[in-house]
Amino acid sequence: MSAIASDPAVQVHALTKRFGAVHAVRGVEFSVGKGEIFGLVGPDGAGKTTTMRMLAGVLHPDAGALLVDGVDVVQDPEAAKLRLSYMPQRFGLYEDLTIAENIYFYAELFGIPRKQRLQRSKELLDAAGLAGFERRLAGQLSGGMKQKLGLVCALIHTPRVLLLDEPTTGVDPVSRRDFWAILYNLRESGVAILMATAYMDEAERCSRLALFHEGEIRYCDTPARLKAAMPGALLAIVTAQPRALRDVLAGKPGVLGVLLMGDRVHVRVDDAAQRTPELQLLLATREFAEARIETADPGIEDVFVALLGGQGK
Ligand SMILES: Nc1ncnc2c1ncn2[C@@H]1O[C@H](COP(=O)(O)OP(=O)(O)OP(=O)(O)O)[C@@H](O)[C@H]1O
Repeated sequence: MSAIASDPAVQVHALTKRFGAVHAVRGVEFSVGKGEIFGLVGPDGAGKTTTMRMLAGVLHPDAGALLVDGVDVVQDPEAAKLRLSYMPQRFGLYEDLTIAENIYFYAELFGIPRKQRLQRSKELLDAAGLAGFERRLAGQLSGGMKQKLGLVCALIHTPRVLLLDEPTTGVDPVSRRDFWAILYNLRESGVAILMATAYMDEAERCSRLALFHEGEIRYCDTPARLKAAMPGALLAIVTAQPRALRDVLAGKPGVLGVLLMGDRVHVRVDDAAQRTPELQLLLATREFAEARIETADPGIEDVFVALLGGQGK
């Protein structure tokens, strides 16, 4: 497990948080390097948001230490907040203010001088594809534009650490592309980015991923190394009846896991050479004579489900 970064901007040690009987975060350890995009993935309720809220200094941990750019978040939250920016799932935009007014509000909050604010907001609005819309009310923006405005506001004070909680959920592909272009630029300039995401294509783009489950990080590594760690081999079966096929395959000898991927069924088997002819026979004798078996490269979703023992979805 590679949970330690060489030049860390974020360090988290033995982080723990309970809500009554719910152990939301237990003993979480990781660090994020400057210029890294660190992905937090895992099922709903796994502890990703709670971890981010503690890092942002808006939730007090029960135990553990959090350092942002060397500053202790618990001991000195005000100093830490100047170094980071947190974009929660519902970012606080003022819907009855315009784009320009929202940016002005966040710039004032962080005491950004006017000249710097104007220059920075111009750069960010250009990058976000929002230039020309400055006078539009935030409440009248599309979902994707709102998320990009949230990012612009979060970046107005040039943070060293950016915390993003599912920032592109419900965002159209074009806006997501703008969003990622901004993230790549930030990475180039050495910003450490932590991002919780439910999109596996986004997870693939992260430098490293932490797989959360039941309040713990179960695995932490680069997407490539996580894929290499996936037990078994992957086959893809193309069929007109993927759901029916999934039900037939589950629990068959040598089948370690079955995952629906659109019109394909991803089947993880212990031994591809042995199981492919067996599966071919099975398909031919059941109502799946038209189905085709191919070898497949695992995606992060396959890895995720395999490593979390099928409890990941
Ligand atoms: N303020 C709270 N009070 C009580 N329980 C909470 C609170 N915040 C989170 N929890 C619980 O802590 C656990 C972890 O939640 P958390 O929101 O961190 O998960 P998550 O991985 O971010 O999932 P999601 O993607 O659904 O937000 C869940 O069981 C959740 O119900």
